[in-house]
Amino acid sequence: MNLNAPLTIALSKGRIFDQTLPLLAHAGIEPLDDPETSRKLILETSSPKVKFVIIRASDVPTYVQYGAADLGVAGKDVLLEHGGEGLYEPLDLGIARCRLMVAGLPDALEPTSRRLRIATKYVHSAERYFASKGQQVEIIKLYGSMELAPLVGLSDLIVDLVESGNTLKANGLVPLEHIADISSRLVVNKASWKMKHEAVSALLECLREAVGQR
Ligand SMILES: Nc1ncnc2c1ncn2[C@@H]1O[C@H](COP(=O)(O)OP(=O)(O)OP(=O)(O)O)[C@@H](O)[C@H]1O
Ligand SMILES: O=P(O)(O)OC[C@H]1O[C@H](OP(=O)(O)OP(=O)(O)O)[C@H](O)[C@@H]1O
Repeated sequence: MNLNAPLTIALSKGRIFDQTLPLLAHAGIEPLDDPETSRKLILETSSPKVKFVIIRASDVPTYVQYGAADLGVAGKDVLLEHGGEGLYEPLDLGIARCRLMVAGLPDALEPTSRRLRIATKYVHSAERYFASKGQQVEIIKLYGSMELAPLVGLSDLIVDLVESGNTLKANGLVPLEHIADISSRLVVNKASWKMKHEAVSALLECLREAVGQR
């Protein structure tokens, strides 16, 4: 692909990188290093105009919002938490699909007069969800391994991602309520969308085609 402006794309290691790669390959963009083995955080690609920056999944919207990257790939879960300020979200890449759910021990929803405690990394989504049901809850912010919280009495429920359900099952938990279907989205910095419109739209169209062909 011939681009008339340099583009920086923010990606996180692991499932997003692995599942975005075939889509970018459709646009003729392939990384020159493997982020799993290289310690480099900026990766050159087969396209001289395109580089990748490798960052934490939850940092992708921030890099793109501030224009440190022109584009990025982020889970809808992460975008819901970030709020989407400064970003366009023009394409659902249909990768890293899972569900944001309320889960807990099988008896967790039995009536109680207590205010329920919810452990989650997804504080805003959880707050919005329970507020929309008119349910007053106490949210406890965690950064990972949410499934542990109900097992050790830290919380009554968790709000977390569920794909196969294996992690819940392995810990004796069950999915209880569905909050949102999640997949990863292409995000674009609003200024880059304007200033680098031709290059951004060329890449966007290639990715749209790659998603359609899958
Ligand atoms: N089990 C899963 N199945 C499918 N998609 C998932 C699953 N877990 C997470 N995802 C999606 O993939 C994205 C990236 O997940 P990943 O595990 O790579 O990062 P993370 O560890 O959640 O993020 P961070 O490093 O910022 O804490 C998530 O934001 C979500 O949209
Ligand atoms: O329903 P399942 O197929 O078991 O997937 C769900 C698990 O996947 C995610 O964690 P992940 O494996 O990404 O680990 P991480 O939170 O440490 O990134 C999520 O936080 C769940 O724990």
